[in-house]
Amino acid sequence: MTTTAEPTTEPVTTRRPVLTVTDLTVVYETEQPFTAVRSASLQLHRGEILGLAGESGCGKTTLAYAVNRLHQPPARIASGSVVFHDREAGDIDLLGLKDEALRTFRWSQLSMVFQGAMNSLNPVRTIGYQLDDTLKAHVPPMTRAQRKERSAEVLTRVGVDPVRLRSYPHELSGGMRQRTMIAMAMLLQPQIMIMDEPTTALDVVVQREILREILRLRDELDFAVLFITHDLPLLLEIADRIAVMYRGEIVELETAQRLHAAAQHPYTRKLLGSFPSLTGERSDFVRSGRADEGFSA
Ligand SMILES: Nc1ncnc2c1ncn2[C@@H]1O[C@H](COP(=O)(O)OP(=O)(O)OP(=O)(O)O)[C@@H](O)[C@H]1O
Repeated sequence: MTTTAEPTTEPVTTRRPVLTVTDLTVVYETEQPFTAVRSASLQLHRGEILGLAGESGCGKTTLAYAVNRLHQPPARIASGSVVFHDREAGDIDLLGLKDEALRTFRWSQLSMVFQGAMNSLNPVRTIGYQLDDTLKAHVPPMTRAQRKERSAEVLTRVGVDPVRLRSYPHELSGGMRQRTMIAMAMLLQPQIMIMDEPTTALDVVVQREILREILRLRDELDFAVLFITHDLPLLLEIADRIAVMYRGEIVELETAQRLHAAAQHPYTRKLLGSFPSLTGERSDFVRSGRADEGFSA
């Protein structure tokens, strides 16, 4: 996959960090307590797409929810720290944020596109109403005209015609609904977006289009993305670095290029081996995108 944006030659890990997760452990306090995330550490840099890969049930979603403090009982953060390095306000301890501060932080600084998010639009409200409502709640000083302009702008950015502001969710295709959710997540210009299998439910062509859009927007707006998926070939194409999770632990964290060329952990090698397109002659194909170009750590 190629992108229209100019590739950057600066290694992502030399950029300033925007999020640091250190030794995060999350336990489900069920009858038999279960440690779903064990001592996970990672750092996300400005403008970076960090992939989080691993088989179903390895703890990816639990980790993402805990970072955003969206986890619910029986999940409990047993130990560790999550620090957001705000562009203006400096370091913020996310695990220490109280309710109001946490609400403000979510969406405006860190937004999330959930698995199957396209089904979470309100069916009885227009797209325009839902975008407007979010702006009203988070940016009260904005006028109605400014909100409308901003809503039209984000839709345009994700490739949806702003006439769709007047549409109801059922009038849009699955791809358009998913783009709308990405627009919603971008609405307040967050510094971080967490995307949990954002395109898995879509057909391959639409998936590609949306991914290309995400790369282009990242290059243009410089937000960082934590991109969660079990689809390793896809991450090799779009991610700068990839963290591989296995049974709750991050067992490897490398640039996409190095991971593909010389995976260290046996599980990563097994994962790579389970995608025939990564091991045969066609393997050049998957490394032909931006992620291939000049960002050795
Ligand atoms: N509410 C819960 N109570 C107990 N255990 C849970 C709960 N939710 C998840 N788990 C367990 O935690 C582990 C990690 O689940 P999680 O959903 O984070 O994995 P995942 O890697 O995101 O999987 P998938 O790719 O299928 O979404 C799994 O073993 C799961 O069974």
